[in-house]
Amino acid sequence: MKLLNKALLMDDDAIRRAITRIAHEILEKNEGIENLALVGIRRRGVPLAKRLQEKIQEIEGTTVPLGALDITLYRDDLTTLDVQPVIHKTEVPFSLNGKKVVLVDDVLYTGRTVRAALDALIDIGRPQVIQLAVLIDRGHRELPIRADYVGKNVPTSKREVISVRVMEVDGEDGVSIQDMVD
Ligand SMILES: O=P(O)(O)OC[C@H]1O[C@H](OP(=O)(O)OP(=O)(O)O)[C@H](O)[C@@H]1O
Ligand SMILES: O=c1cc[nH]c(=O)[nH]1
Repeated sequence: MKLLNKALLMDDDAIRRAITRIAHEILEKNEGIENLALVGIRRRGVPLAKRLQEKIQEIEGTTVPLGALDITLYRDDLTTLDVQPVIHKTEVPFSLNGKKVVLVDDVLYTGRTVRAALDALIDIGRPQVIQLAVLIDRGHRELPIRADYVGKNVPTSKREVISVRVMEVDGEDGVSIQDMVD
């Protein structure tokens, strides 16, 4: 199976503007930064959460806590994976109790990653509320999960793949849609 690039959906400017808008939406919905915390899902959710933290700092003059979640051990397909999963670190260096946590990921598709992230979070503490921010919502949910903040809604077919690239992981910023071909 090969992936063929079909179209560029977002360039670096579009990603930057989406992050700026989402930062404002988070502040509006939560009426400021009180008890707010950001938790990125590894891998690309983490740099996106960091960018939101920086933007919120720019707007409000205060740094909100930032954490990183590895959901590998919480995946619902863990027992069926062919290869030994690589476990990265979960780093949430603050108490989640009573926090308004904004989970951050790059793509929302079936919702299974977010389901796993909710389990992982709730094992660490008891947030007051958990919200979800994603750069791309491509539809095809298999669980009753929705995002509170969306960079871009992209209607897709299941034969398509969304590729999100971020500078911190991939050396460039961009979002493309690709076709799966046999
Ligand atoms: O809603 P879902 O169906 O769970 O899909 C969304 C997830 O899929 C991707 O991760 P992937 O498992 O491809 O790993 P990667 O981020 O390391 O590429 C993406 O980063 C999301 O976390
Ligand atoms: O198309 C998709 C689906 C899940 N995760 C991605 O990164 N892209």
